[in-house]
Amino acid sequence: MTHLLELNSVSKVYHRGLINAKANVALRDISLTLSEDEPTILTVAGESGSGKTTLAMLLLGFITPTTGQIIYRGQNITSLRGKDRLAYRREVQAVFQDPFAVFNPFYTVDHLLSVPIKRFKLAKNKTDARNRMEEALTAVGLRPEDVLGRFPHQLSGGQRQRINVARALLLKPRLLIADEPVSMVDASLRANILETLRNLQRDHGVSIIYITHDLTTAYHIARSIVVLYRGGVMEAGDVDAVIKDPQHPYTKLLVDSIPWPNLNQRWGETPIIARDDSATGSGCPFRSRCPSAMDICATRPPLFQTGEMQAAACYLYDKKPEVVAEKLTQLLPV
Ligand SMILES: Nc1ncnc2c1ncn2[C@@H]1O[C@H](COP(=O)(O)OP(=O)(O)OP(=O)(O)O)[C@@H](O)[C@H]1O
Repeated sequence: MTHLLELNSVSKVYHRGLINAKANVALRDISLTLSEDEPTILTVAGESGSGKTTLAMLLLGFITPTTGQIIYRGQNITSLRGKDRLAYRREVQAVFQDPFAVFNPFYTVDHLLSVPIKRFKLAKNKTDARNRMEEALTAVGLRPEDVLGRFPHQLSGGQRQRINVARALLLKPRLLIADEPVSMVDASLRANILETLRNLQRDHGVSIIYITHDLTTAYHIARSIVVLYRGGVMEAGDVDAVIKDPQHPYTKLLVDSIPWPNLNQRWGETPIIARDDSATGSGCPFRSRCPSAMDICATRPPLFQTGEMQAAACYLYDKKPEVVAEKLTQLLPV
């Protein structure tokens, strides 16, 4: 198996102050690999201060490890120069938390998308550039005619974040570092953006490192997970196994803070009725506007009718059809 990315015992120590400088170990001895042959989504989860952003900065080459190596396609990223460095910059893209901060309010979406096209000389001419923009916007579920020509203030937070993803996609990345990409958009858009990321992995072969403090969303999109605590890896493995059977007390604490829906609870006054088969998985009629099920179902009064709730449950479990079926049987007695 060839590795797209390999972290070998990576540590990062920050020093504060010149005299009697204090050392702050932000990351300690992190090792992980991503396969080149099988694009995947890996979640890096942890509470505030656990070192998630430091890891993102290291992966993007903005800072260098204090010890250890980050190997991208066989090359240590700190020694990349010239063409190789440019290729790394193009192939490893990022989407950050704040979809509002990235945009210059004086430029239209077209400008934002044309900058990487020019910088990396991606298009032969203007028509080619336009086609690439449209293709990238369509891939993230936006209609080009709805967003091209618009200024940032004329777009919703969800649209802006998807434009950020489209911008990354223009460069045909192999690896996307998504640092808390949904924490600043509201719950109803979260599922859409997560779905967009999942499509990138599935349809465009992009590997994604999804960084979050929120295990709920990690469970939605990732196949594997690394749980960070105070800069060290507490637990790692298949996301289902780690979330369903956490071994470390810290992971247990994180898992316990997930607001799981109560399967025995009825939805307001409305008894939950048998589902329609079409309301599961990719055929779900509510899929495009299904919110993050755990956020909505567990914590709010009935905002949605029974059908949507079924769809939410489907969304929640759609990674494994047999689990969807089992949970829905409990949730929706026929
Ligand atoms: N430039 C810096 N100089 C000194 N210490 C830093 C620096 N950046 C981060 N740290 C420290 O390193 C540790 C990890 O920070 P980091 O930002 O990576 O955590 P995080 O998990 O991303 O947190 P959050 O979720 O709050 O963004 C923290 O103790 C932080 O104070």
